Amino acid sequence: MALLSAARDDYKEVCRVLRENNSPPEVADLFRRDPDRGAAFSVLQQGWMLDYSRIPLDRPQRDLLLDLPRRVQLRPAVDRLFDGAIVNPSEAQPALHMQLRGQDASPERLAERRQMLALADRLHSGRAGLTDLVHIGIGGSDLGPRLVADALDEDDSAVRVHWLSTLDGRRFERLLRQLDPARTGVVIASKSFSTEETMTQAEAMRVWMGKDFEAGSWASTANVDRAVAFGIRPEHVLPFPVWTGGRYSLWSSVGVSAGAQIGSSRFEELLAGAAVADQAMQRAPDASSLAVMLGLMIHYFRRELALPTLGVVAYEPRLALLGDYLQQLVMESLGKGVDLTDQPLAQPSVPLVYGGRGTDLQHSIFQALHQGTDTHPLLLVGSLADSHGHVEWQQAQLAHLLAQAAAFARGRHDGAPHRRLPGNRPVGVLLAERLTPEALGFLLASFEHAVYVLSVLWQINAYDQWGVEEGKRLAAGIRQRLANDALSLEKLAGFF
Ligand SMILES: O=P(O)(O)OC[C@H]1O[C@](O)(CO)[C@@H](O)[C@@H]1O
Repeated sequence: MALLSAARDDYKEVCRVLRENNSPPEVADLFRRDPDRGAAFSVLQQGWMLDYSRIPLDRPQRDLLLDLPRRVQLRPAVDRLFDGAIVNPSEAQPALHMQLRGQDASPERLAERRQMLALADRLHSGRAGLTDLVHIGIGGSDLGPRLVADALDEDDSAVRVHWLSTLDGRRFERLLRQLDPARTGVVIASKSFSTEETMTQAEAMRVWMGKDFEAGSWASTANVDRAVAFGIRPEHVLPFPVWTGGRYSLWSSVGVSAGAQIGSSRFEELLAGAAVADQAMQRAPDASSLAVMLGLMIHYFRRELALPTLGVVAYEPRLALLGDYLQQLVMESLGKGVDLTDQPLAQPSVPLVYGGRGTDLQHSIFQALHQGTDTHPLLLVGSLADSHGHVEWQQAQLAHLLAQAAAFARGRHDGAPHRRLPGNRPVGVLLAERLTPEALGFLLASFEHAVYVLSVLWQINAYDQWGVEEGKRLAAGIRQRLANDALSLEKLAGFF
């Protein structure tokens, strides 16, 4: 412990030096002075490249940043994570979601995986006899599987998969009008099997499906008893362990609807890619790793440059939902105000993460990002290969990505003031050779590990979410009060 706190004092000193050095250098100057900057300020791993050369960071600062994993003793912290130590002290839980994708998992985990993949295969191939599958889930029980289904869909599934998360009566009714209960399946994905939005829609589906509900419904959950009590056949319950955090549950049976969309073999490739990221993290938790570099980059944006946002901009259209997925993963995990010993944080924690499709955002928010008075760092994500025969469209996407990266970093310094761009706006560029299932699995697991790296740097619990729980508790009480009262706008003014 003494060793750890000595290391932490040393780490704090490095952070202080980084910050104090920090009237950030001009990226354009750095490129002029250092022709090898692109190669030196990038990391390549498993078909991905993270290029952080357009971030205002000179070589001495970069060397300090890259040394942080050693200074905070990241390696023993990673060992503790993989060994199943309690990394979520407020709920006395380990975080072993890596076991959900590893080949060396326990027989119980492998049996759960086989059950899930077998169902995904029956649905995808049409052997289940269904035309439609409705996935009901929210937060981690929605964002990961929906991203994977969207990214890896090859239009070859026998079922159309529909995703229901927020309570939206109009959307729900519209969907039901297109469906035949005898040919529709429903997956109720909820770790707790008690989330209001999910259970309300599950109940409505149960009523609508009537006699077909029993044969056509499945539950992905860590709460088997509740699922059975709800009316799911015990053999239709796809269980997963309680130590699986909601936002880390894509790899569990929560992924079954994504599997139904993309097929079990692609889903297995996704898991295999994620397992490669786990092995890489265990082998070398240092700056040679994509995960660690992503963590260090976010740390630099947030703590050293004191920038409160992070935009995740997809120039690979298959990754349109990456920003939404990362919003939960990063913000629910790192959105904390106290450290592991319950002391208030002296430095800021999580950035506000948002995202969307690159060229759509170019026509909406990019004006403000280029010329507005605040600086907002970005991560631009693309890929080199096209999988749908529109080679030129893919090249156009890449050209836009590189043009935006140049404009943000270089700026424009001639012409009238209203034509000028200040530049020096920090941009990371993340490129895949090709977005295969393995590459996506590797990327998502790497982001999970990046979040862990940040939690070690910032000494916070990345696996609880008490703020969200408080909102749920209050909403339950308020709902009761609203139900007893006739609603009017006047009565709701100042409701406290
Ligand atoms: O899977 P459940 O239990 O329905 O929870 C849904 C989501 O709610 C949260 O607990 C809070 O948003 C997430 O962590 C989780 O992914």
